Amino acid sequence: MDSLCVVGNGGVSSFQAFTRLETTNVSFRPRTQLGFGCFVKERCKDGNLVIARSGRSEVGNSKDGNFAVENEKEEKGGSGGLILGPERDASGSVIGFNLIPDHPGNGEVLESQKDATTGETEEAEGIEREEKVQTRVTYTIVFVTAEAEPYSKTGGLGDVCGSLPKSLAARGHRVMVVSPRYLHGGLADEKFAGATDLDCQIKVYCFGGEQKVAFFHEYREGVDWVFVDHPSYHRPGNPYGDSHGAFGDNQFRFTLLCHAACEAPLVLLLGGYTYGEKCLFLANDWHAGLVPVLLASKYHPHGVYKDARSILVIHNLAHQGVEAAITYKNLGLPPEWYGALEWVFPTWARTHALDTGEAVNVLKGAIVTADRILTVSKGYAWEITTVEGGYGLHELLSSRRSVLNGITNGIDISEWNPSSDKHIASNYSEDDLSGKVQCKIALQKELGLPIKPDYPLIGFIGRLDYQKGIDLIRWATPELMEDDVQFVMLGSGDPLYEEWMRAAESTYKDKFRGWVGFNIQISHKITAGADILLMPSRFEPCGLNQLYAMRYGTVPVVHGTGGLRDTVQSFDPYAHEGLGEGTGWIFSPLSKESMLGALRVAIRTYRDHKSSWEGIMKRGMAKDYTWENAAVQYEQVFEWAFIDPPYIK
Ligand SMILES: Nc1ncnc2c1ncn2[C@@H]1O[C@H](COP(=O)(O)OP(=O)(O)O[C@H]2O[C@H](CO)[C@@H](O)[C@H](O)[C@H]2O)[C@@H](O)[C@H]1O
Repeated sequence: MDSLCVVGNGGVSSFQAFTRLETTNVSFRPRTQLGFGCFVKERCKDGNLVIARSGRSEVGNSKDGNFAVENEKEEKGGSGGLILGPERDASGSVIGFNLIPDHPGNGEVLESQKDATTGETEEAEGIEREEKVQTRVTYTIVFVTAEAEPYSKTGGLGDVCGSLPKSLAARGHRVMVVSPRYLHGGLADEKFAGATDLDCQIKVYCFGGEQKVAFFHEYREGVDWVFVDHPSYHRPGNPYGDSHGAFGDNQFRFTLLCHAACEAPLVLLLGGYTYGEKCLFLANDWHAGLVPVLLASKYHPHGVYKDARSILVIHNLAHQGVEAAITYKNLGLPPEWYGALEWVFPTWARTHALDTGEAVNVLKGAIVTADRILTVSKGYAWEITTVEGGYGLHELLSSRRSVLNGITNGIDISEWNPSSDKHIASNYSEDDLSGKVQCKIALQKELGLPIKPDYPLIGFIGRLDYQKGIDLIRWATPELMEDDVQFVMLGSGDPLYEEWMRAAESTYKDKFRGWVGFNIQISHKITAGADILLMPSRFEPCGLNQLYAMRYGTVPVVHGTGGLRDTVQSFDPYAHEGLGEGTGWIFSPLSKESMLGALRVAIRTYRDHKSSWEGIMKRGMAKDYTWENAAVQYEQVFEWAFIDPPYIK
């Protein structure tokens, strides 16, 4: 089974009007000043640990381990504070600590500190209380991911791991994101310029040898961004492959990531403290799937991470990290844990008579060892427990249904906001939509399409992949092009479809444009300039483009699956005494006819029922899909994770 999501990188555009340089705006918040003492575990090279300069300056500490520390509020003259309550094991070593920040709006004084593991409430000493405020539990969170925007992104995983950590940090949690330090030898490498070498090397024992990995670090927007450095991450292409396909050593590269991520909370001094053992690992997709397996098999037997918890976050079940069974010995896991990853393909899926179908499946290993499992929408959480959506793992996932939840992704509104988006020709908002047509005209100009503000402009953005229903678009395009519409596609991936997009552009010169490549700036321009966003995904764990589209007043037409069905509501013109309701159109079944049917209704509404159209746009723009919302739900799942004992002791 193909274990990788391979996306073509920097493909050649068939129209040159666009600028190819991606720009990403990174805004910096004032840094919180913390006063961390020194907590050292002798694991780094030469026994020396370097305290990372993470922008936090020490302003106070006390020997009993409780720290009253100034925060940004004090910088502004406020009276707020932060309590740090280190938690110690029997030997007195700090194994973790909780922060309770003084949030604006939460009142001036902290009330109490609640132990995340036991749920008990302990009084925070030495703090005067003037009024009661809501108790807030904070967690020490370690994201492990193959991509995190703005450093690396090929799809939605990068969006989520680039923005959810910031939201959680803003809510007072201590958050680290561990991902590889990819250097592709191009302009994109500049994204890592702000990350400094922590001068901390560890040895990872896997693949029959000893690998040295180093750590780089940047403290940005309240988050410790940690980059694992190894020569295997330095090569042209994208995180997973290049124009020749997936890299052959991806199992090795992501095994390194997982081992390094498990060590990071123990060995890296960030702001003066390690993260300690009592942390919550969020292992994203198969690339991070060895993390819960390592915690259970390598650390727990030695009493390490006994108070930690792990949550597997599934963004896409179709990619599972499956390799030949013989590779198990390379993973640095104890031999007796083979069963956790063991995977036998059914007879029909075997390639020849002698093929025993034996394999190792990293995602399966994570499913059977993680404390909890999350997916990125409620609908998908159910779908993966069915034969149709479970990709062979439905029975296992069903067996863990009691700890399986779905939380719909949010969107980063500092990045995706039509009223402040720097990539688009004209800013606009729900109250003043006039800029939207300017964005459309600018897009038509830029692409060399006839300037037709009244023509419905349909957009598609995404990986050119079976998942995204790109084959359906291909079959439907000739019929769609008979209508007075324009269609703009941005995507990369399967070379067959990249070629088709180029060909369609020359066939339908006045109506079709296909940008082959990965370009964030163009994705914003299409999201703002299009009237309709088409997403005929075969399955869609959540989908972000429909959320971006709604925020930009671009009406989604989507297949009724997973997160698309959860987030788009079909337009009903008769609801609310004719005022209408709904934010787009959902079609089902997944067929050319039903997709074209939905598109035609959307096009007719756009042309002939302007006020209904505006209602659909505005209802979409008013939807709250911010990360704030999702982060609160994540916190609930974190709480459940610590209420239960570890799944594997
Ligand atoms: N050629 C291109 N140029 C520029 N930008 C491009 C691009 N192609 C894609 N993108 C961007 O990549 C992201 C794609 O996100 P999606 O959620 O739609 O899909 P993806 O399948 O990658 O993610 C998986 O993980 C996410 C996150 O959980 C789930 O929402 C989703 O359902 C699941 O399949 C969007 O930000 C999109 O704009």
